[in-house]
Amino acid sequence: MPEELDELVRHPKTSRPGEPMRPHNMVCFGCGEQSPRGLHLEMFAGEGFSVVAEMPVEHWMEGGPGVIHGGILSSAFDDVMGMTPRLIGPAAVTVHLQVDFMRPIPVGETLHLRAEILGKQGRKIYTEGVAHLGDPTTPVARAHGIFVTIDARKHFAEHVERSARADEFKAGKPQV
Ligand SMILES: CCCCCCCCCCCC(=O)SCCNC(=O)CCNC(=O)[C@H](O)C(C)(C)COP(=O)(O)OP(=O)(O)OC[C@H]1O[C@@H](n2cnc3c(N)ncnc32)[C@H](O)[C@@H]1OP(=O)(O)O
Repeated sequence: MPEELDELVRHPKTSRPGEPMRPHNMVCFGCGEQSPRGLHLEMFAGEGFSVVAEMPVEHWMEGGPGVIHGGILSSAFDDVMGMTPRLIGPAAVTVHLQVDFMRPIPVGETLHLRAEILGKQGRKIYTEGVAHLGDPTTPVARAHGIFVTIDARKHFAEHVERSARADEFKAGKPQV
């Protein structure tokens, strides 16, 4: 992470600590409640520049026998960490995601995820995610990600017609 960082300022309209964060997109694989096969993560603003979520580890998420698939865990981190830019305003997309898998994460447990902004420089937002199974002093995974701010309307303009919600987006409804 660079040494010279911008000041972080909470967006006046973002969720306050304890309040829910709205999905990026109702059909998002991570947080969309209308996603047919998604993680359906419900996220909440945390203290400071953080976002928290809980995810029951279900059988369909299995990778090794009885434990979560690494890609599912990475997706969960990506989405929770990807929500943190909302705390300061702009939409941002992942350009870099690094995950440390520290302990097996068994099916049947509830994964507690917390992501926070470590710093911002220009369009780059540096984030960290931590996951545990109920004891915050014993993390089972940690992630670091870089998100780059975008003009969402322009960024998705040439792809939006492929969305399951293309009609709504084309009709100019809010991009959530
Ligand atoms: C409806 C609402 C939805 C809101 C949308 C929210 C959805 C969130 C969903 C969860 C998150 C996801 O899964 S997002 C999906 C996965 N991600 C993507 O599809 C992104 C694909 N990548 C891109 O489209 C592009 O790389 C962009 C647009 C992000 C950036 O391209 P660009 O605009 O040309 O900018 P560029 O100059 O390349 O990069 C900007 C700065 O970032 C740095 N940078 C770029 N890549 C990297 C990298 N891998 N590692 C380090 N640094 C990097 C550059 O050096 C530069 O630093 P400097 O020179 O300024 O210092």
